[in-house]
Amino acid sequence: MDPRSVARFVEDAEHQAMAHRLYTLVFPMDEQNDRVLLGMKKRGFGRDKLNGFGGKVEANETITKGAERELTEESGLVTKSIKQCGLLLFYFEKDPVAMEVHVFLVDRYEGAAVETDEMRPQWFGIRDMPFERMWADDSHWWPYVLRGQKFVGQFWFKADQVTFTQHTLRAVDSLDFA
Ligand SMILES: COc1nc(N)nc2c1ncn2[C@H]1C[C@H](O)[C@@H](COP(=O)(O)OP(=O)(O)OP(=O)(O)O)O1
Repeated sequence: MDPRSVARFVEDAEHQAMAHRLYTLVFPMDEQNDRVLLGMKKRGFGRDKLNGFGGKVEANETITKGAERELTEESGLVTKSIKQCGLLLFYFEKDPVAMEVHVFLVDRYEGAAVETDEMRPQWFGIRDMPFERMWADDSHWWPYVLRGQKFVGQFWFKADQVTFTQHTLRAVDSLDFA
């Protein structure tokens, strides 16, 4: 089986029939102070929302390398230690392509966060997240991060890209993508 395939985590036929586009989403953690770095997205998809750092995985790179590259491009931080904590699948009404988002935590990095063309970074307490300024799915899976559990979630968003009508979410033992 293709090591990038998510079929072992998501078995429904509707999902299997869809094309996917691969994305990363990276959360730098300050474990000593119980803080996480978010960025206010300044342009493009998710503009004006706070989120982790990430974007499309390029054809010539692994998912993890894509996550490291996006973090540096969008925040200036250089990863020293990165671990995948989640897999999120987003389906948007009337869109035939599913968004497959690989979620990572970075607990060691070099450099200081800087504002870039795409993101304005800001630290938040991990138990005091600004969910009202984030994507609607985030408050559902963030508790898995707090518990140190890996997770797989599916969210079916309306065409408004704001609200979702149904979701699934579960803990998994491992997420072993390249
Ligand atoms: C639908 O719900 C979402 N929730 C969360 N938490 N994050 C999401 C959601 N949908 C998308 N995302 C994340 C996934 C990626 O990290 C970004 C989107 O990536 P983007 O479109 O900015 O990709 P880039 O390659 O950076 O784009 P450019 O072509 O503009 O460079 O949002």
